[in-house]
Amino acid sequence: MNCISPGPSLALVLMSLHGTSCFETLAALRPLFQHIDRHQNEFVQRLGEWVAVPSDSSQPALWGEVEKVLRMAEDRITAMGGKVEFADVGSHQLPSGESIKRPPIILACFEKDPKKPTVCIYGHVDVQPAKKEDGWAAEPFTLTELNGNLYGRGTTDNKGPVLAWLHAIETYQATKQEVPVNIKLIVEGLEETGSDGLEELIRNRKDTFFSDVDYIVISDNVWLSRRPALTYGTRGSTYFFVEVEGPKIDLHSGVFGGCVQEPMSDLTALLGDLLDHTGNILVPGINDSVTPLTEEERKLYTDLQFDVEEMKQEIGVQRFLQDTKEAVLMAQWRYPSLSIHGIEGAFSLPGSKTVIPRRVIGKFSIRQVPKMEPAVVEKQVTEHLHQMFAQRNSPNKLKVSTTVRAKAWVADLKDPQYIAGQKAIKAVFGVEPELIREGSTIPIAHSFQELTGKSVMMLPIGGHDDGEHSQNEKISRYNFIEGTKVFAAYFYELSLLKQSPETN
Ligand SMILES: CC(C)C[C@H](NC(=O)CN)C(=O)O
Repeated sequence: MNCISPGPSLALVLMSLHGTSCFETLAALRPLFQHIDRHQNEFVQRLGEWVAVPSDSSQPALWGEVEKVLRMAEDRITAMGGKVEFADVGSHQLPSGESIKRPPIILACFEKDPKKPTVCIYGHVDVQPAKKEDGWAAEPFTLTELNGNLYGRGTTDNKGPVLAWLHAIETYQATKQEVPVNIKLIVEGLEETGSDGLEELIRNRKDTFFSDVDYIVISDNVWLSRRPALTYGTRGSTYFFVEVEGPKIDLHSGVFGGCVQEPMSDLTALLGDLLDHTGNILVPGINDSVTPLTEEERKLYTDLQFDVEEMKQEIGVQRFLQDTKEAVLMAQWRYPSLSIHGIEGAFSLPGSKTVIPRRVIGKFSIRQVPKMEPAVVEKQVTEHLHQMFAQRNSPNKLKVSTTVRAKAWVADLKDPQYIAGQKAIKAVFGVEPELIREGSTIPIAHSFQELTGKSVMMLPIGGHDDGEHSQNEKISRYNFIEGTKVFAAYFYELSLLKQSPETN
């Protein structure tokens, strides 16, 4: 499995790409890779310490835990000689009206050599909620190693990759090799709830922190198959709350059932008006700005190693809404989708309470693709819901609000940063990466590109079956450790890129 030594064909590729011989590359990388192999238990132990902190950002009550992991990251960065600023990103207003401070964002840098290119690494240390009762085989906040996999909330999304970056820097220092690029880091604690405050921070620091940055790299996603990948696109997201409010108290359904217009009936009807049984979004105009598929784009999908049958088995479904691999991937990456996530206020415990809830909030989100504007999506959906509600002639009150509002991101594949990513992957795994897109959202990717004008690339190290956001989230020890090598090799390959895209 471990492909540290590249074969003869890689030697030729490396020589032809930037004139550095395979032997020089190997000589530079071998001590780093050996160090990473020897210290892997330490690296895994650190991941365990980070996973043990329940930094679930969906609950403001746990933002102290988010800050705790940010402090752990600070300790690692300062131990390596980096400078850390905790940037204040303002406050958040709770539904009660109370205002609480958002977790700060780490802006870090290391000593700068003006001759070297500068890369800014982005990652997050907050996680999705997790409870053992949700169906986890072991405690989600206790790192559990089984059959080569490291299970625990945040192992792949995104504590593992953030630590792998820090371990790659540490490896250069420990082996007394100069880090070949200047490094900056942005580590946040609110990614899972939409990165509130980060966009404004980028805007404010565009001409200071970002002014000397050449490349921005993100490792917050996973491969598509067993083959390593580079990611060139993510979907955006707008998250909706649909509130229906009726009586002033919850009611007995035996007494009032039949004479009261129930908020829950209004809400379920509205949610039913969003999608048809084929997954088609029923909101008028929603597909208007989806770009038509070109023949050239269609071809990109045919070579991808995505095993539809295996994926169906992994997630336990009999069939997908689409029939072919290409159509499934397009549905995930290049078309919008709508998912209904939950209903707040509805009776959800086991047993049979005969209640009519007085107020319920439906929650759903729309994944947007390039050219779809969150503000337009918000307007289209809000108008549709109000129209459907008006047809019901209900005496209840309807309120629609949104959060997240993140745009989709697509990179230019001619960006030379992709050559560095490709060569780093080849140096570690001995294969070319697949070029993939992602159905999920890294809210800040588009803002990085738009506001700073810098090159942005995604270099995932997580496996296709890591189960981000799901029960039993994991990263394999193999991916965690080989991924650390990929990051170390990426610094090296980045330093060899000529600065002008034409010359690469
Ligand atoms: C805005 C969302 C909550 C962001 C979230 N991002 C990731 O999972 C990235 N690994 C998503 O649901 O896509």
